[in-house]
Amino acid sequence: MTTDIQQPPAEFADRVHHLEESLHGEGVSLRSVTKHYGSVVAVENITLDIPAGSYCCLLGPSGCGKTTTLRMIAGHEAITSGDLYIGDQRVNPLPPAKRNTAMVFQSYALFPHKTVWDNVDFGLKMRKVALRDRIERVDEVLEVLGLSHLAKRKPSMLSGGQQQRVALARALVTRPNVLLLDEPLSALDENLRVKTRGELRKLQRQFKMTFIQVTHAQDEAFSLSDQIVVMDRGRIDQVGTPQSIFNAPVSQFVARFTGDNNIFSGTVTRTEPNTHGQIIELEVPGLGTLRCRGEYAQPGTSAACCIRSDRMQLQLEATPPANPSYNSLTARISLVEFTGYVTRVSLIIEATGEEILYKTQTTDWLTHPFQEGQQMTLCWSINDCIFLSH
Ligand SMILES: Nc1ncnc2c1ncn2[C@@H]1O[C@H](COP(=O)(O)OP(=O)(O)OP(=O)(O)O)[C@@H](O)[C@H]1O
Repeated sequence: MTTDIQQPPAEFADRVHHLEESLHGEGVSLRSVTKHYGSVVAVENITLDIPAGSYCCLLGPSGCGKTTTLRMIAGHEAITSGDLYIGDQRVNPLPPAKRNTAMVFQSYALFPHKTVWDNVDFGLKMRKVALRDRIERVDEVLEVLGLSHLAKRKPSMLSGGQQQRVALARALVTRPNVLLLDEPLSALDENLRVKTRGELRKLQRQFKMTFIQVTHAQDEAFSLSDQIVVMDRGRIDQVGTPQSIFNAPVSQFVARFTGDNNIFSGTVTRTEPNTHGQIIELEVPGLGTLRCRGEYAQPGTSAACCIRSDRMQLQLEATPPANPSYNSLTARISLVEFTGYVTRVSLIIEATGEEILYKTQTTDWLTHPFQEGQQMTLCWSINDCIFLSH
């Protein structure tokens, strides 16, 4: 029996190519941007460069100023002070329609009484684009996003994922230089969220547009971004690639928000150079001396260090081995949780009463399982232990 492998029709490839040609990303720069709502400081003195053609996620908890930042870029909120550039152009005085950005909203904001085709057409009609061009552009974007067969349906006759794609089509059809996405995946269930996340990333790579997305979900930011901007109380705490933020958080807030890090607060007692930079000693109440790597820190200052829960070793030893390259402490297992690929083990440090988390692959755990209630030693290399200045 032979199987016909269906090639996409040549017209489809032409349309994709045509759309690729008509889209391009611009960089976005914020210079000392501040936003006040009366006495509320929503965004405080933000300076940020988002490269053209990159995927940037603004990540942070509720109320940290992510949406306000996105809305200022779109022009839906006036800036209290500072400057905003899209490409080389200072856009502070420009209304949203003149900025060549498009927004995808959390709720999709589709018109319920209009068909998919009319929803996608709406922005072009408002811009008074000629009918012939509108037909061509709407058909093109619907086809590229796999929505042509749904063109005559109303939004209520679509799944959540399809509605999301219509919202994207409606934004892309206007050929923006910057696409702004406000929690675009939050209305989808977990499986669809992961699938749609991959589609968004592919789309951004294919069309090399600038995507700026607001999210409070760390996994979403890690999987999508070229650049993550971690925000806390109206300010930027850290900007970097997902890998740099995951491996080297600069603050307790980032360490807590972006991963299962164990954090220890204390006082700096000593700083000495080694091959990896500086080794900093912290005196941690109840635990004694912990050593970590970081920049120079002044003895006497309050600071902290963190260790990722998957970078520790768990051993059944009453007395921690003395090794100057490792930190160690003793703790008792309080809970073992099987979560699939990973097993999470919570332990209580008896000296302080604090909880500490250890994570390991389930296959490794099953070769050496320990029991709740057992007294253990946790060790970790000082090179994996990160200094946090604030
Ligand atoms: N129109 C407004 N009037 C007054 N205060 C506002 C207004 N919009 C936002 N704020 C305040 O500004 C701060 C930042 O809000 P923003 O919506 O930007 O945060 P967010 O990080 O996007 O939060 P969320 O994830 O909950 O949307 C919050 O303290 C919020 O209450």
